[in-house]
Amino acid sequence: MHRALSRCQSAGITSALLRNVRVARIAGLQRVAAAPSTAFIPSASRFLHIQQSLRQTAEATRSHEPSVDYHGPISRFEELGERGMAHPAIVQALTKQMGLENMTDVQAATVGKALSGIDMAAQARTGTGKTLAFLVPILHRIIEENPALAARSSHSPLASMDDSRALVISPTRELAEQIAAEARRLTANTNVIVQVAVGGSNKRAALQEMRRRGCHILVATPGRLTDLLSDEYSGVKLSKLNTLVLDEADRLLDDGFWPEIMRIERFLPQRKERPRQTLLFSATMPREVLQLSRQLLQPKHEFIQTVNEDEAPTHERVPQKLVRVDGYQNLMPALYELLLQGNEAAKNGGRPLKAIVFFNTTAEVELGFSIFRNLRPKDGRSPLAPARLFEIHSKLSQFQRTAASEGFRKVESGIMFSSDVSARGMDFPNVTHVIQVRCPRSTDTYIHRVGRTGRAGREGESWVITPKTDTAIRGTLKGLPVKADNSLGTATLDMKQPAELPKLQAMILNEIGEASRFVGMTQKSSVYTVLMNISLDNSRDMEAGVQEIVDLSKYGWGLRYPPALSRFVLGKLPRGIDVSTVSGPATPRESDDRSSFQDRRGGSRGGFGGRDGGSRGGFQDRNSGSRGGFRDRDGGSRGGFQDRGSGSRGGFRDRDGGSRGGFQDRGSRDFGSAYGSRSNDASGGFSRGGDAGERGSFPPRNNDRGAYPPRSDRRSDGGQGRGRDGSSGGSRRYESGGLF
Ligand SMILES: Nc1ncnc2c1ncn2[C@@H]1O[C@H](COP(=O)(O)OP(=O)(O)OP(=O)(O)O)[C@@H](O)[C@H]1O
Repeated sequence: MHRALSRCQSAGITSALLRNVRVARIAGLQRVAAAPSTAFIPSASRFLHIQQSLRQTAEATRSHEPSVDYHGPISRFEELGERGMAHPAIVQALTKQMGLENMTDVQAATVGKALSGIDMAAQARTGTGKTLAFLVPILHRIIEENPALAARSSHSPLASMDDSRALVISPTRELAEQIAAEARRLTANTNVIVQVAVGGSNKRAALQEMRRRGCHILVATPGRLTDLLSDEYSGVKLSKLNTLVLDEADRLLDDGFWPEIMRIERFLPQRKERPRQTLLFSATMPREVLQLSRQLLQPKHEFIQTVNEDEAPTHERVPQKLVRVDGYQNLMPALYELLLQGNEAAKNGGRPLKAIVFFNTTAEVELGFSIFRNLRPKDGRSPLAPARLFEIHSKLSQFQRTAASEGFRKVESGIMFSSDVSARGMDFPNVTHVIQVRCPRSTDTYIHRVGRTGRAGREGESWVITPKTDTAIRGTLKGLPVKADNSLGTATLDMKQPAELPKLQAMILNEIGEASRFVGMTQKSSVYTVLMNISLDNSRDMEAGVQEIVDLSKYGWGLRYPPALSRFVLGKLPRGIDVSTVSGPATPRESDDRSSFQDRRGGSRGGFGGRDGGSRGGFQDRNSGSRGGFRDRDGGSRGGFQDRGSGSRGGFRDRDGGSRGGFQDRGSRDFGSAYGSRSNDASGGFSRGGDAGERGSFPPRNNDRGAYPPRSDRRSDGGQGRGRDGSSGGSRRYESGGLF
């Protein structure tokens, strides 16, 4: 892969090499003039020169002077060896093992200087190789102090726990693991030991490993590191530390992490006792952060920017699009349409779809993932196959998070539903799409998220899908090359009105509507509360803002009554709003939750469409009188979720029409709704949760009949797929209709 990268780099990155390198003067900083390159050293004398350089630099370190003279800009890794700036072992690892030839802008601008020992804060675009920019100087200093570590040998003395020379702090666990993996690649042919200390992992096992093998480079997250350093029995000491790196420095220096970073700093050796180099890296460096960073950097430090202030901080080769959707209820259909487009493009010779879908909150990630995971299977596979689905957020265990992130890294085609845990630093190969649902929290968040695609010279697309009423988006995207996009048909549909739709749109609305219903109330309720809170905190027109969220519950999730809100949220409601229209009665018991899709009056109701819930289907075929949901214009499918080929009008049918599978027994006389029949005949529709299989169930009992995902998954939230004949019968609070 690296070879491929360096090839594409020659085309893309190298051409831009040094173009925008800029050393800024900020108060108290030195401007460094680019010195001309030193003379080329013939290869025969190179090693001698390096040895001499290493000796000199070791002395220099002892006298607290920079270890290597800055030799001016360099653009190839080979030059580090040719000029005696880095040990041959490092150059060999970079060029031979990792297959890298040319440096990126940020590497060219920082590696030489960092090797000279100065402190620096560096800002460069995402995916341009900042990790190696700090790992190379780290490794050089370690080998410089102990040249015996340069070669891999079983004879070299074992490291001890307090041998750590470099500490790299990362804001997230996954990023720490990724940095450690890159460091291990770089040090593969040396005796330098890399260790990781991250929260959520087994502390005792990590300590045992450190005791057994020792540590030279420690990569850690702030929480676990503080824990280890303040635990006197852990044995972790950083008394020999000579390099401190903060990756994603602006994040680590913001309010959330700053106190912890300061606490960690107090555990490090005093600078006058042991000179230390501090390196701060990020794609974004707000001014306030730079001010704060001075508390960590020596007075004589540099700020290096490889992006001019008048240039966009994102990559030109990543087109950035903004889709304004009609309402919150259009978000998932528009997302589905976009993902289908991506798969279609792959089928027509494009790159396999590999998308990260970012949401602002964990609740939204969970709901989004659940909806897409519950899409009706086609031929026993997800309609988004071959793309595999993943979710990642902070509510998952570390084991699940690592599995998701490793799984997504490896697949050729996949969709990862993610919170901001993977917004920064993560280097997933070949990501084709970054999609942000709703306005990101800040411009910096937007930049980092977009940076998950278009890395190391590759192509990618960026999309933001947000309601048209979102006023914050303009400020967030100000000055960025974002273009409005109107290509998604489902984005602008008025889902509150019945309509006759093109085939694709009808299919999308039906499938998303159906999948949404499979998802339990707990997840919907969390998202409802989150969005209502945001709306009440931010909306200028509060009534309209509140109504938008109520509409989501009604037209997006098909709920007759909105989920219940806490007193805290209700307390924020402006006067004049009828509470009963915004909050359902008390939180449902599980049994209520299960039957949340029942129709109170036994009549089928709205889902998507049916303003008052009384209509018999949202976007139905006007002429046919069908009661099915979103019909396509050609009059193809009649039932909400019925099998296309089937004559039946109701519900899910098994494709092969077997009486055991599918969503409705073929023989059933109920032509009613997908979810619960209109009549009280319990034989059809999405019914019979308790005794599924008697006449029909979905997913089918027998998984090999095409259930997707497996049944256990589907019912994980309490079997909410019960029909109105479900055990608790009668009227239900969270009801919605059956006909779409
Ligand atoms: N000189 C180079 N030539 C080609 N590829 C490189 C080079 N340096 C690094 N890479 C590769 O580029 C990819 C991105 O690197 P890296 O993750 O360090 O980027 P970054 O700048 O830290 O990104 P972010 O801002 O998102 O944290 C990695 O796969 C890395 O191996």
